[in-house]
Amino acid sequence: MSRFVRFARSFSNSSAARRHGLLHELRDRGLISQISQPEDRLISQLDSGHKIKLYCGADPTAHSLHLGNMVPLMVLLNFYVRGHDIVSLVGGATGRVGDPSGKKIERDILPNQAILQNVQRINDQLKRFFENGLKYYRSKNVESTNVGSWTSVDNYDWWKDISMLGFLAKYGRHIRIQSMLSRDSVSSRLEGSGGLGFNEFAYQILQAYDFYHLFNEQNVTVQVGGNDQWGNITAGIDLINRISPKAQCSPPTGLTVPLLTNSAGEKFGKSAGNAMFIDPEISTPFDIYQFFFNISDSDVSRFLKIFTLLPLDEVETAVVEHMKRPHLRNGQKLLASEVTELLHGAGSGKEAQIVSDIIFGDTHIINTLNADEIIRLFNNARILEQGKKSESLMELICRMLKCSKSEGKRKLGQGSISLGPLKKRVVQDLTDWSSYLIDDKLLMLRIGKQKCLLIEMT
Ligand SMILES: Nc1ncnc2c1ncn2[C@@H]1O[C@H](COP(=O)(O)OP(=O)(O)OP(=O)(O)O)[C@@H](O)[C@H]1O
Ligand SMILES: N[C@@H](Cc1ccc(O)cc1)C(=O)O
Repeated sequence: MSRFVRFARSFSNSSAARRHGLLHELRDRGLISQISQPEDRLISQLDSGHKIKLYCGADPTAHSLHLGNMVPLMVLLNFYVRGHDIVSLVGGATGRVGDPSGKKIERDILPNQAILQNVQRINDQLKRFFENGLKYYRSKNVESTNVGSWTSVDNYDWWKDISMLGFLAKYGRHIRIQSMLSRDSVSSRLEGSGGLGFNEFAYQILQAYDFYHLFNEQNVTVQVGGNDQWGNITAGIDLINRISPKAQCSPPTGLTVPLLTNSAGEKFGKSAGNAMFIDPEISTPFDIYQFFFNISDSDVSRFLKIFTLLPLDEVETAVVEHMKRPHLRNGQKLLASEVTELLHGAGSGKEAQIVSDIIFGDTHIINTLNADEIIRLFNNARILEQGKKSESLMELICRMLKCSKSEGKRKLGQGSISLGPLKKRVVQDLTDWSSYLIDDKLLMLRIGKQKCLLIEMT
């Protein structure tokens, strides 16, 4: 090996190299929509190996973060694993006011008790996200010793001590009405018929002050958010530039990610009602796996870059291979398994994949497992059904499909019912299960081509 190649290899593994080019990589991953000026300053800080501190906030307006929220969090994760410090903020204060960004009508505000519960749950989700994200990164990078720090804050902790009088007297003059009116979140609502309450109008001041507070108290210089947050983030930059002497030598920066939309072009999130929540109590690892397994071929490359930490050259190779035989869905399988591992920890992607393979009729995999293992996997996926050996097949079908006896009879007569891993077609009712059960306790019931149920029979 030449000295140059050796140097290049060790440089590419060094922490300076890992920081160097990070913004370019995030751009290539499709994770950057806008960066505030002066962008050069941030680039040169990163190029010189300077450690920076970034934050991203979420309001506790639902009990769980969702995959849309994960996009800006992936930016934080990319910085974190390369040695930068990150702060996640939960808006215990801002959640009581309501962000008008991207909203056509005023939000309903949750009762205080629900907000407090959501703050707790979202904090737990963030902790799990960064802990699992780091383990996921380490599982791929043996040399990853130089990670940053992660802290979590709740903006209620500083807002609870601020009085309106004190705030207006100290900061009021530095917050300019003209700029507030010109922000999209405000101007678009003023143009519409619904108008805007003072709470939502003032929201940007709260988020602006958060950035100022974290800039001053914790040396946070970059705020990350979805593109709908641009106005709130630049409000913070304006405030910091006006009143903080530190801004001269270390200017605040805003970085937004593109908003992930569904096929109808709606922002993927709570308000559009199409959210896939990441809390394991709401979505199992298998749900996450299924979600990504079912995406279209045209989204495979984009989502692999956004939602995983796979190196970009590996993504490219995987996509080329996938497009040669898209019907095998290998691209979706890779994506689904990686995101599941990232969110739910090592081994979870593989387990979800086994469940999926069994459902989609992979007889090889089912033959390698015993009934207890399959029961455990399906139980974890929360899709294990329960049945009684004393039930007849017809009774079982009617119960599982919540259908009438005549409908169940029709299904049987049509030949759409098959039993066991060998998919034996059954056209008549039966009560003797012995030849169909795996290890005398587990029944695989297929109804048509779409439905496959695993039923623990006692
Ligand atoms: N679909 C998305 N794509 C990218 N970023 C998103 C998406 N949805 C939310 N975010 C970002 O996640 C962060 C937290 O968002 P927030 O707590 O407001 O959730 P939300 O789903 O946007 O809520 P709502 O739908 O009620 O507005 C913000 O920076 C926001 O821009
Ligand atoms: N306004 C953000 C959440 C947030 C709240 C406070 C902040 O300081 C930052 C971000 C949103 O609704 O998505």
